[in-house]
Amino acid sequence: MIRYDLALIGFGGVNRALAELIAERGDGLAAELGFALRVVAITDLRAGSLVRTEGAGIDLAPLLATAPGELDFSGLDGGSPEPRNEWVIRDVPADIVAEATFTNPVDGEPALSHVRWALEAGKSVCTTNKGPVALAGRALKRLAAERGAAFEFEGAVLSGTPVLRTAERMFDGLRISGVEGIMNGTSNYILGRLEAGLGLADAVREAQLLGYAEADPTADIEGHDVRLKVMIMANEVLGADLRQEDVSCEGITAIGARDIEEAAAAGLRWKLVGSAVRRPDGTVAARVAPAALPADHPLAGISGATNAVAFHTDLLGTVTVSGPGAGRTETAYALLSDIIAIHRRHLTGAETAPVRRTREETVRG
Ligand SMILES: NC(=O)C1=CN([C@@H]2O[C@H](COP(=O)(O)OP(=O)(O)OC[C@H]3O[C@@H](n4cnc5c(N)ncnc54)[C@H](O)[C@@H]3O)[C@@H](O)[C@H]2O)C=CC1
Ligand SMILES: N[C@@H](CC=O)C(=O)O
Repeated sequence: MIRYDLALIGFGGVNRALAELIAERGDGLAAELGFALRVVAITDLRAGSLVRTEGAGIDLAPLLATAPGELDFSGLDGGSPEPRNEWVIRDVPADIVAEATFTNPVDGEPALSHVRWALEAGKSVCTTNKGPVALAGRALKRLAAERGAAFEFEGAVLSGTPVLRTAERMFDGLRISGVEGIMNGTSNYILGRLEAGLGLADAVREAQLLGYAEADPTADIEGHDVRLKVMIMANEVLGADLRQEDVSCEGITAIGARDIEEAAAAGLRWKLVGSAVRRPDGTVAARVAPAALPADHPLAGISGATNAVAFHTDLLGTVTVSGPGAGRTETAYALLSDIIAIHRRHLTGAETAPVRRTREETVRG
C-alpha cells in the first residue's frame, strides 16, 4: 500500500486535530482511501521539534494526551527545543508538508518560506494558512509545477467546506461574474453573540476558546482575514491578480449594541460580507464590509461559525456553497481532503514527486 510521510509544521489546533484524525482513523482511512499516513516530523514554536523517520514514525498518542501548552519535544528521542523548520522541511524525508502555523496577513511569513522550502525540495504541500496562498499563490503554484509537487490549500477559505474545489471541479463551462459571502467564522459567531446581548470582548473570548479565532483575533474582527480570502477567491475563481491594496476592508468593530438592536427592530441582521465582482472591462472589484441584510437575504440566515459563498454564474444564476467556516476538526479535514487530492494526482501520474511505499509493497515490487 502507498504510504505518505507527513511533516506537520505548527502543532496547534488544526495540525493537532489532523494528528487526532490520523491516530483515530488511520487504519480505516487506509482501507477506504488506499493509502497509509505516517507522521515523521512535527515542529512548533512553543514545543520545539520532533523527528522520527524509522518504524511507525512518531507515536502520536502520548503527544495528543498532553495538554497543548505543556507539550515539550526537547526531552524526547529525536526531539529538540528548537523548531528547526528549515532543516525539517528541506532535509527530513517526507512526502507532504502540512503547514498550519499562524497566518500573518502582512507578508505571509514565515509560512510563505515554509511552503517555498518544501516545494523547492520537491515535497508536496497542504496548508490552511491564508498568507502564502493570498500573497504568493501564483508564484507558489508555478514552483510546485516546476518541481513536480502538489500545492493544495482547500482550508484557506471556509475551513473544510470545499468551496475552492467545488469551483475548480464543478463549474467548468460556466462564466462566473462574481462571488460574495460570509467568509469568516469568528466574526459571524461574534455577531450572533452580540445579537444575544454579549459584549464584544466576551464574544471574542468564546470564539478563541472554540478554536475559531486567529492567533491575533484582530484579523477576524477588522476584516483582514476575509480580505485574504477574498483575494484567494478572486485570484483562483475569477482569474484576477489582486493585492491587499486592491481590496477595501472594514470589519465589525464599529457595530455596537444599539446598531444590533436597531437592525433587529427593522428585521435586519448585520453580517460581514466579502465580495469580488468582475467589472464590464474584465477587471475585478473586491471589498470587505459589514452589511445589514434583510431577513430574506440568502446570507441573513447564516449563523454561528457557518460560512457561505455565493457564485454568480451565467447559466445557473446564483449557486451558494455553505458549511463550517472555522473549527479545529473541520479544518483538519481540509488538510485530509488535500492529502486525498494529492493521492489522486499521484495515481493519475500528474504527481511526479517520490512517494514512499510500505515494506509489503516494496517487497512485492
Ligand atoms: N482554526 C480554524 O478554524 C482555522 C484556521 N485556519 C488557519 O490554519 C492555521 C492554523 O490555525 P490554528 O491551528 O487554529 O492556529 P493555532 O494558533 O492553534 O496554531 C498555530 C501553531 O503554529 C505554531 N507556530 C507559529 N509559528 C510557528 C513557526 N514559525 N514554526 C513552528 N510553529 C509555529 C504555534 O506555536 C501554534 O501552536 C492558521 O494559519 C489559521 O489562519 C484556517 C481555517 C480555519
Ligand atoms: N479565524 C478564521 C479561521 C478560518 O479561516 C475564521 O474565523 O474564519
